[in-house]
Amino acid sequence: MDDARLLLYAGLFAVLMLLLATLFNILGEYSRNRYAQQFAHWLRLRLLRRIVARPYGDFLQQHSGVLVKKVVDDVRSFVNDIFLPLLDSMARLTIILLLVATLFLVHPWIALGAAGGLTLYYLGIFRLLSGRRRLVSEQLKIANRGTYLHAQQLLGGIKPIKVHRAEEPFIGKFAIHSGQLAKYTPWQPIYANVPRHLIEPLAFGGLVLAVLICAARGQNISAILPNLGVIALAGYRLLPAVQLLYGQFTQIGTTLHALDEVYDEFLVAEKDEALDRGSSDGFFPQPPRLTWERAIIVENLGFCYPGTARPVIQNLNLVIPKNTSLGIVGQTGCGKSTLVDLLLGLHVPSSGRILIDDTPLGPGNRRAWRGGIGYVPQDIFLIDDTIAANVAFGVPEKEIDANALRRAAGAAQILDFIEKETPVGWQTLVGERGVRLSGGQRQRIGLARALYHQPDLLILDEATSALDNATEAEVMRAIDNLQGKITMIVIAHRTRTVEKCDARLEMRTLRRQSVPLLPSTSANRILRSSVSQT
Ligand SMILES: Nc1ncnc2c1ncn2[C@@H]1O[C@H](COP(=O)(O)OP(=O)(O)OP(=O)(O)O)[C@@H](O)[C@H]1O
Repeated sequence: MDDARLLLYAGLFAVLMLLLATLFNILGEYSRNRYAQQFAHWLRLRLLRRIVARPYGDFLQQHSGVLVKKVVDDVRSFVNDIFLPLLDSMARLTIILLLVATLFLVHPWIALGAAGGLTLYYLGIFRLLSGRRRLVSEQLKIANRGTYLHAQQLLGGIKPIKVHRAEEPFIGKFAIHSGQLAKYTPWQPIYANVPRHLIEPLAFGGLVLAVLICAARGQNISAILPNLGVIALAGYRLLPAVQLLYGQFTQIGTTLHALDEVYDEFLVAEKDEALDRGSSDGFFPQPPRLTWERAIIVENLGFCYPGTARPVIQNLNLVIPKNTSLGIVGQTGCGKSTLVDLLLGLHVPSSGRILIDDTPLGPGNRRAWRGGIGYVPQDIFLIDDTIAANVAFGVPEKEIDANALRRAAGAAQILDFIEKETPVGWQTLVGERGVRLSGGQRQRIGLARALYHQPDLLILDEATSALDNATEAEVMRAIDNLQGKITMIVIAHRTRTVEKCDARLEMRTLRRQSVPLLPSTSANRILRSSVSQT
C-alpha cells in the first residue's frame, strides 16, 4: 500500500471516528434530556395528584395561581436547572478525575498541586457567595410567585377590572414582581462565571511569576519550561471542566427555591391527615354510589373554619328522611353553604357527625357518597368546552349518553335553548368559564349537570337566583316534579322558592363563640320543629 493510499484510509478512518463520536454525543444528549423530561412528566403528574388529593379546606387557604406555578413552572425549573445540571455534574466530575489521574501519571506533584489549588479556589468562592446565592434564590421565589399570582388575578378578573378602570394598579402589582425577576435573574450567570473571570488572569499571572522568579534566581528557564508546559496544558484542559462544574452548582444554588416549592408540596401532602383518604396514593377511585334507605342524620354538628375562632355552625341536629325535601333559608353569611359543604363531605365537622342511615360520613365513604349527589352551587363553574361536556362534566367524550343529556337538559328547562338557539347545538363551545352564556343559561346548565347522573340527593344552593320569574317558575316546576322521587335540599333567599319543601330550616348567624350558642330557642329548635311539622 503506497503512502498516499495509507494517508487516505487513515484520514477516512479519522473522519468516521469523528462522525461516530458526534453521533454518540447527540444520542447521549438526547437520552439525557429525554430521561430528564420523562422525570419532569412523572413529577408534574405526581405533584398534581398530590395537590388534588388534599382536602378541600386547603384550597381555601392557597391561591390557585401559586399551585399552578408549582406544577408547571417549579417542576420545569427543578428539572432543567437542578436535575439536569446534577446529571451533567456527574459526567463533568468524571472527566475532571480522569484528567487529574492522567496528569498524575505524567507529573504527580503538578497534578496534586493543580487539583488542590483549584478545589480550594472554587470552594472558597462558592462559600464566599453562598449568602448572595441564597438571597437571589429567595427573591426569585417571591417574584415568581408574585408574577403568576398577579397575572392570574388580572386576567381572571378582567371584566370588573375594566369596569372599575383598575388596569394600572393591577398591572403595577405585576410589574413589581416582574421587576424583581429582572433585577435578580442576571445575577445567576454572574455568580456562575465570577471564578472564570478571575482565574484566567490569575493563572496566567502565576505562570509569568513562576518564570520571573526562576529567572531572578538565575535558574535555567529552559529546564523548567517542560514543567510549565505541563501546567499550562493541565490548566487548559482542566479549567473549562472545573468552571462548568462550578457553574452548574451555582445554578443549582440559585434555583433551590424551585426545589423548595416542589418538596414543600410533597411534605404537606405526605402528612396522612392532609390527604383525602381513599385517594391517599394520589389516585382517585370511583367506588359505586353509596346506597341508603332511611335518612341523612345530622348529630350535634359544629364547624369552625381553620384559623377562625367563631363557629359558623354549632350543635345542629337534623333528620332528612329519604325522598323528602328540605328548604334552607336564612340571612346571608349564616352558614347555609357551609352546611351544604359539610353534607358533601368537603369539610370535616369540628364536632358532631353526619350519618347516612347508620353509617358516619367520613374519609372511607365520602367518594361513594358524592357519587349519588347532584349539586348545583351558587356560581356554576363551566369549562371552556362544549355544552355536552359541561353537562356530562368529567365523563369521557365517547361515553357521554345523549339520552341522559336530553333528559337532564329538559328537566333543567334548557333543552330548547341548546337544540334550537345555539350555533351547533350540544357541540357549541361555551367559552372560558361560560362567558358566551347568560347567567341564567349557566345556572340551568349547572342544574342539567346535577341531574345528568340521576342523583339520589339533589342539593340546590341558590340554584335559581339568576333566573327571571318565569324561568324560575319553570325550573321550580321541574324540581317540584322530583318531589317524593329523590331527596332534595334547597337553599334559597326567597321563601317562596322553598315553600313546597316538606320541611324548612331557618338558619341564623351565630354570635361570638363565648356566648353559649343555640340554646333551646335557637336555630336547632326551629329546625327540629320545622322538620317535625311535616
Ligand atoms: N373559607 C372560609 N374561611 C373563613 N370563613 C369563611 C370561609 N367561607 C365562609 N366563611 C364564613 O362563614 C360564614 C358562613 O358562610 P356561608 O358561605 O356558609 O354563608 P351563606 O349562609 O351560604 O351565605 P350566602 O347566603 O351569602 O351565600 C360567613 O360568615 C363567612 O364569612
